[in-house]
Formats: sequence, C-alpha cells, structure tokens
Amino acid sequence: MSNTDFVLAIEDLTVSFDGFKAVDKLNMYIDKNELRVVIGPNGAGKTTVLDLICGKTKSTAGSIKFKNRELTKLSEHEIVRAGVGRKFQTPSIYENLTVYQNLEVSYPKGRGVFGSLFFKRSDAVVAQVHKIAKEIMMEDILGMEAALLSHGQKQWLEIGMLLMQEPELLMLDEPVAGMSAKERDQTAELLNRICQNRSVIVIEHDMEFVKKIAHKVTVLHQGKILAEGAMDKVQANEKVIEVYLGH
Ligand SMILES: Nc1ncnc2c1ncn2[C@@H]1O[C@H](COP(=O)(O)OP(=O)(O)OP(=O)(O)O)[C@@H](O)[C@H]1O
Repeated sequence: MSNTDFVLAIEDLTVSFDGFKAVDKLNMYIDKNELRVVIGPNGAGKTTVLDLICGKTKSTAGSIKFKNRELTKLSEHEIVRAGVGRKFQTPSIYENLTVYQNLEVSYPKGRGVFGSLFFKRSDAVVAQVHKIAKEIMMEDILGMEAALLSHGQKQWLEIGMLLMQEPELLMLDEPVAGMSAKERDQTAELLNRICQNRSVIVIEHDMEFVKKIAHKVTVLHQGKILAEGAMDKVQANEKVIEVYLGH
C-alpha cells in the first residue's frame, strides 16, 4: 500500500515551541473508515497533533496529507472545507437555539446564525437535519432548547453539528469526559456508527471506552510514537505500562 492510499498521511511532523519539540518527527497513517484512538500521558503532544491537523497550530517541519492534499499550507477554514471536522472539549453549541436550529445553522450553505434562521428551508437541509438527528439519538427532541440538554446530549449535538458538514475526517478531544456510564456506552455506539463512512481520530484517557471504539491505538510520549497497534497489544507493551497505563 502506498502512502497515497491513506486518508491521512502524517510524515516527519515537528512543531517546536521556543526550542521545545511538542511533536517530534511524527509519522502516522490513518485508513479510510478507521477509528484511531490516540492515548498517552499529559503533555505527550496529543492535542497538539490535532491542532496541527486542523491548522490551529502551524508546523515547524513535516507534512500532513489529507486525501493526498497538503494541509500544512492551508488556513483553518480551508482545512474545514477540505473535509476535516474538529470537536474541542468544551461544546460550542448555541444554548438559546433548539436542537433543530443548531443543526440547521451548521449546514454548509447556511450563512451564520442570523442569516440561516430566516433562509428558506430547502428540502435538502430538512432531510440532512433529520438524518443527523437520528444518528445522534435526538430525533425526538428536535424542538428542545439546547440549554436544557444533558451534558452528554450537548456533546452529541456538537458532533451532529460537525456531521452536518459531512467531514471525511472527524477529530474528537476527550468526547466522554464528564459523561455518565450510560452516556459513554451510547457515545461508543455513536462513534462506531459514524466511522462507517468516515475516518475518526479520538484522544481519550478512559481505557474502558478506548477498548469499545478503537480499531488501532497510537501511544504518544514526548511528541513521539511509543507504540501503535491493536489495543490488547498496546496494553501489554511494557514501555506503555511504564510511562502511562501503570500510573
Ligand atoms: N502553543 C504552545 N506554546 C508552548 N507550548 C505548548 C503550546 N501548545 C502545547 N504546548 C506544550 O506542548 C506539550 C504537549 O501539549 P499537549 O497539550 O499537546 O499534550 P497532551 O498530550 O494533549 O496532554 P493532555 O493529556 O494533558 O491534554 C506540553 O508540554 C505543552 O505545554
């Protein structure tokens, strides 16, 4: 398989903050429809890798190819338009809008909150809202104000808002932080569903959750890959136990 067959091919990626290499000559390859989980101790560089992919942080050296297109030269907006979605830890939903409206304003052709509330709803938008609402288990509460949702539902709504743009790569930073056990299980099912037609990268510390979702796990340590592969192999790796799992 050549590198051009991967959805995402990261090669020799390095970022240096005042001489400190937070990410150091990283190579990582993500397949189509793969759900990859990135784990590792605090400060390992996990969030920085996602920041580099989505263009929030600019690399010092190396390459990030998404469907063979170099991302390191693109702006954050261009990267979103290329098909890369990123969810941060704190949800950025519109609390005073309904679930429906939150999804509707996220439709790519919408023109921001105020413009989109008044635009003529095309059938395509309505269909897309219902399709995504079903996917995020919110079809029955489309009329509910987002402020009234549970913490877990707010996280799912934000995932739904990203799905409205049909990204081919979706990146999530600790999606189950603060969720109940039931919400964690439902989120695992949700992620297993959504990676059926896109690639997903998740940063996560909850190993029970990682086991339920990961196709492959990448362990980062000091900006480099310490281990990579199936969860059971990674869990049994002595170096991984020493720097991360044993703590
Ligand atoms: N913009 C920045 N300027 C300077 N240093 C930074 C910057 N961003 C990240 N770092 C440093 O890079 C290192 C990696 O941070 P990062 O947030 O990527 O780690 P992480 O693996 O996501 O950790 P955590 O699990 O705690 O979220 C840390 O030492 C951090 O202080």
